[in-house]
Amino acid sequence: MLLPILQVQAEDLAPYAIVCGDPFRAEAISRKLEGARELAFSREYRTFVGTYEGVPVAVVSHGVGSPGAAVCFEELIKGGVQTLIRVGTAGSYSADVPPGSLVVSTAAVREEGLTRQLVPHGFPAVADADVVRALYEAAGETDGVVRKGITVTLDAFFQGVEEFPHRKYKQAGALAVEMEIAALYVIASLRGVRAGAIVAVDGYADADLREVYNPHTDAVARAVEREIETALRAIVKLQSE
Ligand SMILES: O=P(O)(O)O[C@H]1O[C@H](CO)[C@@H](O)[C@H]1O
Ligand SMILES: O=c1cc[nH]c(=O)[nH]1
Repeated sequence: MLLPILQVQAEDLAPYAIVCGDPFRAEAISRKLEGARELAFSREYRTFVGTYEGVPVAVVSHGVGSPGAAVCFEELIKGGVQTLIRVGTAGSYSADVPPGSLVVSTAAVREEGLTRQLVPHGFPAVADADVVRALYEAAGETDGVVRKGITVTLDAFFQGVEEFPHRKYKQAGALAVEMEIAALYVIASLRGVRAGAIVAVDGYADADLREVYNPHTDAVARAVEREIETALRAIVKLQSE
């Protein structure tokens, strides 16, 4: 079965998928796999498969923003993927979670438009508990700060004239903000598969991103490397359970 948007044959996929926004990050992740091969590069969706410590894994980029990412998640699940782990970047809400830290997302605030068109207002966007545990354990085996908690998913990246809701979510205890996790968690719940996410902090959410956003620092590169290793090790842990 050809997945029409990813342009991948479902039979070529794997039960585990690591998903990330950036097609070049997908390629970097694929370099950690044994026997990696690129299946397709269609729109923003770049798909690789290979094995990690003997476990078959797909790596797929989903682009920026929930609507486009949702298409990717839906097609992967239709293609037989059972566990999806997002490896992303995020802005921090707290000096306790400085740039270079990792955050394992236990649940996501649905501050985007996509999931409102899928489920009622009160439906939660929650990670799978086993995936969270495996990610948090695996991250704890690497060097550096790791936290777990609630993240916020927004549609807008650069601010307009409306206030971003950062202050209230920070006060409520959220740790970081990004743009796709709520879509991933809601779609995984709807389709009965497991999902989790880990993000590398690249700055502070309440900064003026038009002025200061720079995800291309050494600290962020090290954190991304660490979260990639974490996701791969988490998959091995989940597979051995
Ligand atoms: O690094 P990725 O996975 O793309 O994640 C974050 O970075 C992008 C914004 O620059 C958004 O996709 C956001 O969710
Ligand atoms: O959505 C995002 C992603 C990375 N960094 C941010 O500040 N926001």
